[in-house]
Amino acid sequence: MLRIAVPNKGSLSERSTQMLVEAGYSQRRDPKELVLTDTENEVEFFYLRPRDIAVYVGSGDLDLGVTGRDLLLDSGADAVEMLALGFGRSTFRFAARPGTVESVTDLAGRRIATSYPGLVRAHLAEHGITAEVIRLDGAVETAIRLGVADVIADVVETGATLRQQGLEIVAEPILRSEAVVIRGKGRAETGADHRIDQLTRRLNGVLVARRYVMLAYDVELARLDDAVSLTPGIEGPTISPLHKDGWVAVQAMVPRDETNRIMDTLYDLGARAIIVTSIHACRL
Ligand SMILES: Nc1ncnc2c1ncn2[C@@H]1O[C@H](COP(=O)(O)OP(=O)(O)OP(=O)(O)O)[C@@H](O)[C@H]1O
Ligand SMILES: O=P(O)(O)OC[C@H]1O[C@H](OP(=O)(O)OP(=O)(O)O)[C@H](O)[C@@H]1O
Ligand SMILES: [Mg+2]
Repeated sequence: MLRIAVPNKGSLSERSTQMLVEAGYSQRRDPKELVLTDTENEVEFFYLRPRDIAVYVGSGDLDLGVTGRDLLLDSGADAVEMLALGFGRSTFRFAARPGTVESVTDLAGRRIATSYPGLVRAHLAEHGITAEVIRLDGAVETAIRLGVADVIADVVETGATLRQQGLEIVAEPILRSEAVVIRGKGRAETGADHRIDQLTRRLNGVLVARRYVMLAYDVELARLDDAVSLTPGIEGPTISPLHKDGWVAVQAMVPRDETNRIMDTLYDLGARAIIVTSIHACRL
C-alpha cells in the first residue's frame, strides 16, 4: 500500500478530499475516520493535521502527503514539493499598525508574532535581520492589540482579518502558497513507483479538467487560420468537414478563464454555433 496523508481539518481539508475523489480515489465519508484503505488503487489515506503532514512524510513514515507549501517550508522537514494543486492559495505576509513599518529593514529589533516561526526566521536570516520571533498558535492579529508583539506574520487570503483589526500589510510578501503534494527526500531517490505515477497523472488530469473547457464552433474556411490561432488547442485543434460548402467545424481545449474573450473574438471573425462544454477528466 502507498501511504498518503490528507488534511483532516482546516482550510485544505475539504478541497483535498474532493480532488482525490475527482481523481478516482475512495475518501472517508465520516470526518471522524482517521484511516481509509482504497484497496483497488493500493493506497491507504491517513487523515492528519496539515501542520504535521510534512513531518510524517519527511521522516519516511508516510510516502506522500497533501499540505500547504507554507506549512512544508515552515516545518523544515526532509520533504519536497511534487505537484502544486491550485487551491488553498494564500500569501504569507507581515502586517503592522499603519505607519510603524515600511520595509523589511524596519523589522530589526521588533517583536514578530506568528504561527510559522520557521518560515519567518528563514526570511529574516535571508535579509540579515535580527528580530524576536514569538510563536503563537493562532489569532496572531490580536497579539499587537494586546501589546505582545509589534508586527505579525500570517497567512493572508482575502485580507479581511487584517482590515478588521486595523492592521496593514507591510514589506514584500514572504511566500505565495497553495496546496501541494509532497514526498520525502529519501523517497524521491528510490525511483519509479507505478502508484505514484498514477496519482500524479490523475491529479494532473483533474487540474487540466478544472483549468480548461472544450470549445466547439463553425467557421468559414477563409477565416480558419485566424480562428485556429485563437484556439490552438493542446496538440492542434480538431477540424471536421461541415455539410455546408466552404465551412468547417473546429474543436479545441481553451483556458477556462479566457473563454469569453475567445468567444467574443471568434464571433467577430464570423464564427457561429460557438459552444462551450466542461471537461470532467482527462489525460493529456
Ligand atoms: N484563509 C485561510 N486561513 C488559513 N489558512 C489558509 C487560508 N487560505 C489558505 N490557507 C492555507 O491553509 C493552510 C493552513 O491550514 P490549517 O488547517 O493549518 O489552518 P486553518 O485553515 O487556519 O485551520 P485552523 O486554524 O482551524 O487550524 C496553509 O497552507 C494556508 O496557506
Ligand atoms: O485574509 P483572510 O481571508 O482574513 O484569512 C486569513 C486569516 O484566516 C486565518 O485565521 P483562522 O480563521 O484560521 O484563525 P486562526 O488564526 O485561529 O488560525 C489566518 O490565520 C488569518 O488570520
Ligand atoms: Mg488558522
